[in-house]
Amino acid sequence: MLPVVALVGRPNVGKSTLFNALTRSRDALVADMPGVTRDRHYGVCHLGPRPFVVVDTGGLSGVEEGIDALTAQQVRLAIEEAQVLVFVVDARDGLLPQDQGILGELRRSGKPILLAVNKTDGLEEQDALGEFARFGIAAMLPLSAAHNRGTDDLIAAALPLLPPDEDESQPHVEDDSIRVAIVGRPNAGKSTLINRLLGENRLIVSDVAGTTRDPIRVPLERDGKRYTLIDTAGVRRRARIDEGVEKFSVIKTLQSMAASQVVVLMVDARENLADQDLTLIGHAVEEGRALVIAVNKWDGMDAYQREQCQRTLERKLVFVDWAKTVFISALHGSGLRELMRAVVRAHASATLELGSSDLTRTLEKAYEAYQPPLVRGHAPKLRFAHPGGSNPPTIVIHGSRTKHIAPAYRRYLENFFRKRYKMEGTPIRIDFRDGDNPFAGRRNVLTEGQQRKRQRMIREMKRRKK
Ligand SMILES: Nc1nc2c(ncn2[C@@H]2O[C@H](COP(=O)(O)OP(=O)(O)OP(=O)(O)O)[C@@H](O)[C@H]2O)c(=O)[nH]1
Ligand SMILES: Nc1nc2c(ncn2[C@@H]2O[C@H](COP(=O)(O)OP(=O)(O)OP(=O)(O)O)[C@@H](O)[C@H]2O)c(=O)[nH]1
Repeated sequence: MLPVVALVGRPNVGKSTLFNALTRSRDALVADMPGVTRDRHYGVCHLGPRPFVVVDTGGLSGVEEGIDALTAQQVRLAIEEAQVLVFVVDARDGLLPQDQGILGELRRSGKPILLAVNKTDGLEEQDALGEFARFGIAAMLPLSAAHNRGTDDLIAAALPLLPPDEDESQPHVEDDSIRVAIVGRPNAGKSTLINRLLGENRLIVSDVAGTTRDPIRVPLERDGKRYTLIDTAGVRRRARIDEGVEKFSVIKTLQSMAASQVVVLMVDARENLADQDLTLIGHAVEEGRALVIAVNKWDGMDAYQREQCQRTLERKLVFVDWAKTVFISALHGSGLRELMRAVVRAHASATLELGSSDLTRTLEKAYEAYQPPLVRGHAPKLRFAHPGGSNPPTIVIHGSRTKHIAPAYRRYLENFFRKRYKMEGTPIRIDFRDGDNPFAGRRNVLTEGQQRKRQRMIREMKRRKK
């Protein structure tokens, strides 16, 4: 599961700036909760060797009353969900009494704390840190979030504090099921869909103590295909018991997406596609996941409403025009065969094994048909292509002056490859590299299937030795 790191501190110390530096996100996920003045922001940091969720908690003032108390409650939830806390302070303000209050709160959680002393730019480091040494936090890191300095050290300090990756310790190597995350806003119909899919084969491990907060993995076999459904249901169950927990957990949604190969985003046809739906879609794409959009509650809509709905979707979803939209009724079970077919197709496209010589030939054709505009009188050259990984399919292209290739040309190539390989339902990544040697970085070119094969071979060899 993706681990969680929370940024906590007084208002204005630079938490949002740090959040942006860590997640490089243009579009943070926001949990819009009524009655709360400050929203929490969520993103994924990919800068280190292991990704993690970053939560920008909004400010804690250290003295909470009224509205502040509500915000504080949200911050406490974030603290509860996180495995590592980054306590952000402002070097220019120095140590304030509120900081002491916040630190007390953080310490009560018993979780590891990193002290990030921000805005150290233009200050003597020793002077800037000196005052905060009084906190007695060993991991004290100078930072200038605005100038992107110190973030690498912060990540390096956070990584060893994260819990071990269970997904790594229990490899799913032998598991050939398609991992599907079913996500969507509250009430979209996720539970109804899952129950419908499971039907009589209902295998739900119900209410296993201690697991209720994690996304649940449910095996499903249907039409001869095996799936693992990844559901955020645990959060919902707990929400029923404890009203304090949000019904929609961005963290669990991000974790489900990270654990999946295909994301099924469910929307309610009766509601307009909300900003949060679009942000979720954007996030799935950024993470490179294959995507199917399931428009639910299609039953009981008249022809006019259906047409209106289809038009809106077409307009708003142009940025993922490669994703299949399926109209379903989870309640009545209609459209589910088509939905699962789209999932299988998206998975097949996302894990398609591509060959270097074929990719290079396709690249040559694309280049012949249309060349990138000249850069100072010279055309960027594109020479070789080879696979760089799957889910999402990544195509590495070697050439010269590739830094100058415009986004429009990148999109042109994406579409060209997409058409050539009939890829549906998955984003495609193109990774330009300057230099001639297509075999540089060879270690990374194994596809998921090849990696599995290799691991099987290694295991087999070991067994024989014994
Ligand atoms: N000099 C300097 N200024 C910074 C740095 N980081 C952030 N700032 C500035 O500090 C101010 C507050 O930054 P934010 O990132 O909005 O702070 P925040 O903690 O998220 O504040 P709230 O959203 O109010 O909780 C902004 O004007 C930033 O430009 C830094 O490293 N150096
Ligand atoms: N008419 C109609 N109603 C549906 C359909 N699917 C779900 N519903 C209803 O929508 C409501 C919400 O469904 P759930 O399956 O609980 O939705 P969810 O996405 O799991 O919701 P949370 O638990 O809040 O995350 C329920 O009252 C369902 O009966 C459908 O296809 N058609």
